[in-house]
Amino acid sequence: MTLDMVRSDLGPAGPLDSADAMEARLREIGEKRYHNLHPFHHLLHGGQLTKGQVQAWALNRFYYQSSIPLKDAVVISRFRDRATRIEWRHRLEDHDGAEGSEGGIERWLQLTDGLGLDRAYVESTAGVLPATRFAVDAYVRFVGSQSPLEAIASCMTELFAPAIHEQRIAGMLAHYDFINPGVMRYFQRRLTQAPRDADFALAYVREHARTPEQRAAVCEALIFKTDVLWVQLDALHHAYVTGHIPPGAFVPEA
Ligand SMILES: O=C(O)c1cc(C(=O)O)c2c(n1)C(=O)C(=O)c1cc(C(=O)O)[nH]c1-2
Repeated sequence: MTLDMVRSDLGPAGPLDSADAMEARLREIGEKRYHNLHPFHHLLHGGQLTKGQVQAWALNRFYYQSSIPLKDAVVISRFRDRATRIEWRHRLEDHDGAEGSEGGIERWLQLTDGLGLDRAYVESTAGVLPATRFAVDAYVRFVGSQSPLEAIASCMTELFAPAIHEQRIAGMLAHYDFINPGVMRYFQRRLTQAPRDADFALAYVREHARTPEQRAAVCEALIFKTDVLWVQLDALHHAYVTGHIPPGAFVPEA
């Protein structure tokens, strides 16, 4: 990887000679590349999708949700440092829950139940788009194969998540009669969970990326992750808005 890889959508990276310069670059990446900008999200939040299209989104997003604990378990496995493992551990519980307490995956299934999807079908992941599977699996592999610093950096899209969650809660409640506050609890909960996670990751990379090369690697990790998110929406749009559903993928009822 070159230090200042040219990106047509981003300004010149500059020297990345400080944590502040790196943070400014990370925020620019979020501003220009986060999936809040994707047309599929504009349709979703603006009430312009049919119930079947919203079902397709929720079904595919389940694959992302259910892979996050696998990803976080891999991140934990990268650290011999006990303090970092302890800090990261709560993410597993946030998503998986624990005995007697529901987690994010259960809350996501309440959303797919509310949309009328069969739980066993959702959990089987049989109907997800191939591109969803490839993108999400690439994220899990990334945190295992890149440096531990890049593994942590890749979750920093969450810095930009609260704004999109707010838009989604308000937009979907306002526009769809099949959406109610009960099924939006997943996003309500993330409004407090995501900032904690993102703030830890940002502080971590600010402290541990000590050279311009390491700071560039952190920025590249965030770019990779914005691609992971973006490509999932490209695939949803192609399949369910343009209408080219790949063989074997979920087909909404007419
Ligand atoms: O709805 C969204 O737009 C959105 C985005 C992201 C993200 O930015 O990766 C996450 C989530 N939601 C989310 O709910 C979540 O649990 C989550 C975990 C992570 C991660 O990379 O560890 N990202 C995200």
